[in-house]
Amino acid sequence: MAKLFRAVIMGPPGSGKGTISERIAQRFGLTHLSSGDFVRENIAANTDAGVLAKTYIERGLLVPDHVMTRLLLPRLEEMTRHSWLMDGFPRTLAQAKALNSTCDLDLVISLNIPYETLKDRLSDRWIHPASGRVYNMGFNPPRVQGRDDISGEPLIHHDDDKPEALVARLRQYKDLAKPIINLYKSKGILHTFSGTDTDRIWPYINSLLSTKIPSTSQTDTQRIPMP
Ligand SMILES: Nc1ncnc2c1ncn2[C@@H]1O[C@H](COP(=O)(O)OP(=O)(O)OP(=O)(O)O)[C@@H](O)[C@H]1O
Ligand SMILES: Nc1nc2c(ncn2[C@@H]2O[C@H](COP(=O)(O)OP(=O)(O)O)[C@@H](O)[C@H]2O)c(=O)[nH]1
Repeated sequence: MAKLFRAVIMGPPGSGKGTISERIAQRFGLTHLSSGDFVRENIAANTDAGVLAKTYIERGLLVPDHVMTRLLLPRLEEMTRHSWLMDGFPRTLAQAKALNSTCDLDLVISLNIPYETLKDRLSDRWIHPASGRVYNMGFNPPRVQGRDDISGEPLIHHDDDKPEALVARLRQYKDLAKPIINLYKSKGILHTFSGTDTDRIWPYINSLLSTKIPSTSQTDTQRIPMP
C-alpha cells in the first residue's frame, strides 16, 4: 500500500481553508476533514460532546480543547487506511500537542491573507448551514441567488462574518496560531502561502503537493465521509 499522507491547513477566518481543502481533496484524493463540520454533525446527532459543544458555539466561543480532542482524535485513529487533510484543527497549542501524540503530520499549509481581503470575502460569504457548503457572491455564487445548489435551501450570513466581529476573531487567531506555527516550523513541515486570490495561490499548493504525494496514493485513496 502507498504511504499515507497527513496534512493540516491553517489560516484566519476567510483565508480560503475550506475552498482550498476541497480542491486538494478532489485533485489528490485525500479525505477532507473539517472540525467545524464534525462539530455540527455531533450537534445534529445530539451526542454528549455535541450538546456540550453547542453551548460554546452559541456564545461565539471556541469549544474547549478536551471536548475537541475527545471528538476528533478517536476518529483520526480509525482512519488508518486513508490519507487526509484536516481543516480547523488544531486551533490551540494544546490541540496541536494532542494531535502530535496521535499521528505524524507530513505537511502543514498556512495561509497568510491580508486583512482587507478577509473582510471583503467574509462580508460576502453565504453558508448552507446543514452541509457547511460555502458561497461567495463574486467568487463562487450559488446558481440561484440565496439558495444552496444541491438542496435548494436558503443560505445564511453569519453575524460572526461581519467586519465588527472579524477584528476580534482575527486577533484570537493570531494569538492562538503563533505557537502552533512555530511548532510546525521547528518540525520543518510548515509551508506558508501569501496572497489575495485563491486562484493565484492554488498553483503553488498544487505543485508542492504533487512533489509530496506519491502518485500511487493519489489513486489508492478515495473520498469517504468521516466515520
Ligand atoms: N479546533 C477547534 N477548537 C475549538 N473549537 C472549534 C474547533 N473547530 C471548530 N470549532 C468550533 O466550531 C465552530 C465552527 O467552526 P468552523 O471552523 O466551521 O467555523 P469558523 O470558526 O467560523 O471558522 P472559519 O471562519 O475559519 O471558517 C467554531 O466557531 C468553534 O466554536
Ligand atoms: N473574492 C474571493 N473570494 C474567495 C476567494 N477564495 C475564497 N473565497 C470566498 O471567501 C470566503 C471564505 O473562504 P473559505 O474557504 O470559507 O475560508 P475559511 O474560512 O478559511 O474556510 C468564501 O465565501 C469563499 O467562497 C478568492 O480568491 N476571492
